[in-house]
Amino acid sequence: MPQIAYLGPAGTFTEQATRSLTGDFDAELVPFETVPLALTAVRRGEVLAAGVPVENSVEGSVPATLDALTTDEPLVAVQEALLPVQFDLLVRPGTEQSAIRTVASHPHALAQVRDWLAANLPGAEVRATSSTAAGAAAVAAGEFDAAISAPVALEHYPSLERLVGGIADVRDAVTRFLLVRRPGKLPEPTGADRTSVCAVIGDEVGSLAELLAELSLRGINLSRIESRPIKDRFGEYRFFLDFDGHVADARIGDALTALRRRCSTVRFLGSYPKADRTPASVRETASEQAFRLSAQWVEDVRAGRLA
Ligand SMILES: O=C(O)C(=O)C[C@]1(C(=O)O)C=C[C@@H](O)C=C1
Repeated sequence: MPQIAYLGPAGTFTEQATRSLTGDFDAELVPFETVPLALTAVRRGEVLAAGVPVENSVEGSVPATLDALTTDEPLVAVQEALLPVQFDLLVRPGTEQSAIRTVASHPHALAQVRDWLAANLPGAEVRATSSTAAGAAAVAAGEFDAAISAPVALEHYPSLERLVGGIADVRDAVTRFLLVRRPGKLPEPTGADRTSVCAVIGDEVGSLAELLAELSLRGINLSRIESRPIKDRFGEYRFFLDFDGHVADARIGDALTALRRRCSTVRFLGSYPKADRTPASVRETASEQAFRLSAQWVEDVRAGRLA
């Protein structure tokens, strides 16, 4: 049975997302303390793939994931999941809200309940843990008074109880997760795909605008752009781009060819079906047929078949 890594311990949102991403095949889920450690296990071939959080609708991208995807050997995303995110306040039985002095969770989770904490636990010290479930485990071990956890955590820490449920500063918050593995056969195009790349461009006038123009000229919808510093060169950045379409689509292949020419580095991070399955809208001039016919025309011109 294939082993799949996730940000553990058991009871994280990432575990829940990874279960849904691997729902159609038998897999053994293996917890890792951090996303980089989970991705290292994939690179070493110790596990087949890893489920990782990439961005949240409230708090934005998960920097640890973005950075770990661009250092070391390439990995590619093959599936995407969206998970609604609301939190529980877990405590040891008998703990009253007024007695909570410390509350622990993953920094991304704490950022999503900042207002709730200010209003409901104003005096409590906030402590960062490696995941929401690590916070619950620490409360069970008596290290902190309360944890902001995923609702599924309660199944794994039965010695705790839910003091408050449905906590969220933003009601319909969602987190996006990817299943990543070592490069190999790509998922088949479905017509509702996303492609992710990471590009490094020169610090020159217009270089980012020109890179983005390569997408817009081909009618490609950019769904996310994010920059992360190149850590050892102050002032230089990597750009993470997500756009509609699959590398097998003519317009995407054409755009990637242009990006590869323009950028000092382009790392392909995968073409995979979008979680919401909304089909890409493709204008007539960027259709497969338009690309095929125009490429054929150039072939004919080169071969002297046309005047
Ligand atoms: O700690 C967890 O439960 C995680 O899965 C990590 C994580 C994140 O990195 O954003 C995932 C979803 C939530 O947004 C909060 C935390």
